[in-house]
Amino acid sequence: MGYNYNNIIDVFPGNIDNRLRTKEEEYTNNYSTPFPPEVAKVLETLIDETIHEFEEHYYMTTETERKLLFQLIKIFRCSHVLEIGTFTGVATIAMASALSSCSSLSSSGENNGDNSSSRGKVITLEMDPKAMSIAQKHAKKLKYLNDRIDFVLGPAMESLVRITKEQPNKQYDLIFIDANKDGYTSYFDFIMDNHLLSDNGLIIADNALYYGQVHRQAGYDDIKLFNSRPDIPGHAKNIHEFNQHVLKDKRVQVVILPLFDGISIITKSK
Ligand SMILES: C[S@@+](CC[C@H](N)C(=O)[O-])C[C@H]1O[C@@H](n2cnc3c(N)ncnc32)[C@H](O)[C@@H]1O
Repeated sequence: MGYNYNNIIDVFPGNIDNRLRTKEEEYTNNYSTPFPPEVAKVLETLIDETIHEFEEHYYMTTETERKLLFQLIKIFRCSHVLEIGTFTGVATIAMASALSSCSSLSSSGENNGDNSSSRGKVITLEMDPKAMSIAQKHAKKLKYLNDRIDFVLGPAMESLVRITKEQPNKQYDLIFIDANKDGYTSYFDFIMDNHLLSDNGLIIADNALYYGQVHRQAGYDDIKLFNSRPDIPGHAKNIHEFNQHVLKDKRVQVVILPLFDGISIITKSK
């Protein structure tokens, strides 16, 4: 995609914390398979608009992270995807475009409790109407995505409770948690307690290292690499508690990878 990575520190302030490894990411973006051209085109204009409209444009997942989500959906033949935290929809569109050539059944092979089970779908939750309307506007440009994304506006926990009541047997093959660092543990508990994850499904939790500040929470005070960004009060602590909480939960197994801002990959214990 057409970015000048020499200016990326200006474009992505998160980079000062090594959240984004500029040169490495430029390389991984360029040497990872491009998105289908029509998807890449939509993403490019969407990213430009997001940078223009939002000071917090660094909320966006990076290109390589989106490609990872795309690839995971292909590898695990995911049909039913839940995203908590749409923002302007760059990951939503990347994930939905991976579904379009996906298998017609969920990975568990079961009817997933809704009439669209023969088609893949991303349900994405967001509370900011401006971000969501930008996401919708760009997703509409690709006709084949129209019936593959359900945008749900409102506080994520309320939306989760409502959609679970509406479709009590529905399970998801991939759940991307990327909103509200104070809410990760509640989202995770709700997902597990209500059996929202299909047997071979994955939960991907973003920002598992929270700008490197979870290290401090765990007592690694000597780490100097990630120390330039002040903590948003409580976020690093909450993410560290979430990581501890998941590790202790016998229903799941987890691996945290030091990629991007840290991603946690959680599956049901086998
Ligand atoms: C890091 S951004 C998501 C990035 C997005 N997944 C992407 O790939 O670009 C987090 C989003 O979560 C939203 N958010 C924060 N708290 C929320 C809540 N309680 N319910 C729903 N959305 C929330 C924010 O408005 C923000 O757009």
